[in-house]
Amino acid sequence: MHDILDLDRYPLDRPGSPEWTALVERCRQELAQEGMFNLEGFMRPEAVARALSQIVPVLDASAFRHKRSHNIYFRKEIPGLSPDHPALRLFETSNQTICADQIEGSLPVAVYDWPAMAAFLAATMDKSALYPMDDRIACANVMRYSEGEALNWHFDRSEFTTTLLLQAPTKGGVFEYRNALRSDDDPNYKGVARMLQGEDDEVQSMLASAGTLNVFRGKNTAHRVTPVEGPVDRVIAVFSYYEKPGVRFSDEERIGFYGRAA
Ligand SMILES: O=C(O)CCC(=O)C(=O)O
Ligand SMILES: [Fe+2]
Repeated sequence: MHDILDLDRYPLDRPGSPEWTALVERCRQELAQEGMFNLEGFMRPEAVARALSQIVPVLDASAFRHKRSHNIYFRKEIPGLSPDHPALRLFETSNQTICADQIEGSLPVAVYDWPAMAAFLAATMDKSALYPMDDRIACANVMRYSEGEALNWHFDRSEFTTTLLLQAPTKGGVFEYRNALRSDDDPNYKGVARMLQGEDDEVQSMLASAGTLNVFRGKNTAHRVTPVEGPVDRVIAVFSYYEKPGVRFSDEERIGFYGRAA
């Protein structure tokens, strides 16, 4: 892992050491204050280049090109909301996705499966443990956004989402987010509708560099990626961990997100 990740700067391999504890503490504070944290240069530049050389050919040959119209919930209906409620406004999304089962043995998948990764993330989130999914389609994905492609406003299924940026575009492809727009107890449909109408001044944006690990509270933080402009694609690995072992998506969710159930 030393060749892949900058473990001198981010000592994930030394759980419980003073350096590890200090890093966890910093991440905890940022999560509490900002709803996210970033570890810049987490994957070494040579490893990022190697990861891209493993992954881009698979994206070219067999990515699921995902073009669709969806609401912020990625669900057809929400009990209690009429279909024309402004919180259910539809947006267009288009990007390309491959799944862990198509890139087994690649560097991002090795990072996802590394037990020290889940242990570190659990500590930053004050959880006793986090587990990889028991679903080699949904557990780790790589998404590519080419010119004009985007991922529109949504909430995630998992409480936290972890991403590793492999290639940053020269223009566009900005990650925008609205921290804590809803909570587990309050869906805040009015606030959701207001934000979707562009009337929420707490929307923030983040531009990361390749190799950056980002963790954010995606379940209740609305977020999107704006359309990429220009010839350089945005390429990002997305990791999902859960508090319980054995989590799998339903066939319907897998078909919705990845175009196949198995
Ligand atoms: O591409 C990104 O930065 C975000 C990805 C994301 O939000 C997701 O996969 O749910
Ligand atoms: Fe997301």
